Amino acid sequence: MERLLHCRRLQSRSEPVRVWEHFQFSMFSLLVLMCFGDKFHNKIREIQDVVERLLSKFSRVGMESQDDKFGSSYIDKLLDLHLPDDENRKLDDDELVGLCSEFLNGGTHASTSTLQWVMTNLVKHQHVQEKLFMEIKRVLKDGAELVNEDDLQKIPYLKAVILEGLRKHPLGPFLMPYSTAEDVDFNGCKLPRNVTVYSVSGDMGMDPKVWEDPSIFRPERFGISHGNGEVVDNDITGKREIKIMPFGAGRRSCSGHDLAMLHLEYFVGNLVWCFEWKEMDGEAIDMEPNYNHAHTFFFFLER
Ligand code: HEM
Repeated sequence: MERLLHCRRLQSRSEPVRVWEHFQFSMFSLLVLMCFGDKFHNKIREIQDVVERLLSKFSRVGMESQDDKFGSSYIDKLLDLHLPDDENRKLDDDELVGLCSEFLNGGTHASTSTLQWVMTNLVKHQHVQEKLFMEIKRVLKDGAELVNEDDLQKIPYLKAVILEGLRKHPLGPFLMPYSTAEDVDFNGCKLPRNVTVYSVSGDMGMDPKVWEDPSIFRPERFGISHGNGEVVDNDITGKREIKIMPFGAGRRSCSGHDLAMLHLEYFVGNLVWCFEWKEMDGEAIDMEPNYNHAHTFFFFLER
């Protein structure tokens, strides 16, 4: 939330803000907090700059000896972990560094990129932003400054907005490449052992046979149903059916899926609740999928 307050101060200077850097820093800060607890809260910028070097020199002893107001962090859990299939041994330093690095780097880029696409669409489609604001207003108590975690599940339209962002703007055209450990018959297609398989999943959300008017940003397609305001999930994890797979599918799908959805709902909810987001005069927003959408300027007004 520190970053939102920072945005309020920036806004008072009436200057455009390059939001990407703020989104990225906020997301990274949150993941550092979850990963290491609050011991490094005033050093996050340094960690961001030297994350790989810091992780490779990471000292367990120093971490274990300090108090942590944040409670149990990811690294605490990893340090406590015993691997039952491997003589109950603990993780070694290389494994710890690999897991923390994956957590910080994977989580930051993916969530920031999605956050930026969602905000870009809210700027482009003001009626969606307005509807989302009114939905948040309906749920929040009078005078509430922020959207809290408990409020999120009462705002189904917020989740629908994020899902629509993920449908239109997947992280990339492919999922991770996998290799076959043995000969496989995949729906009649014979794959020999030791071949690399790429899943081309990026276009699924734009398939007109599955999605009506796929190029239109319309969160309502993740519709409110059952008359109780609940959003139909459309099963983006692929457990029932597969219509899009922004987090992959199956055993190796994104292990940060629930966390990412929570972070995105929390960030988008608060950004829309606190500020009104607008396109800059003379700065057309680039909607092309270049998978490196780092230069967008938005204009926002404090609500
Ligand atoms: C909007 C945000 C995110 C998106 C769209 C996303 C998407 C993905 C995708 C497509 C994969 C590959 C799945 C496959 O190949 O089948 C993946 C893997 C992974 N993601 Fe995410 N991710 C997001 C956020 C996060 C976050 C916040 C974390 C953790 C903090 C995370 C941790 C991981 C890990 C550890 C893997 C590897 C899983 C494995 O190989 O078993 N992701 N993610």
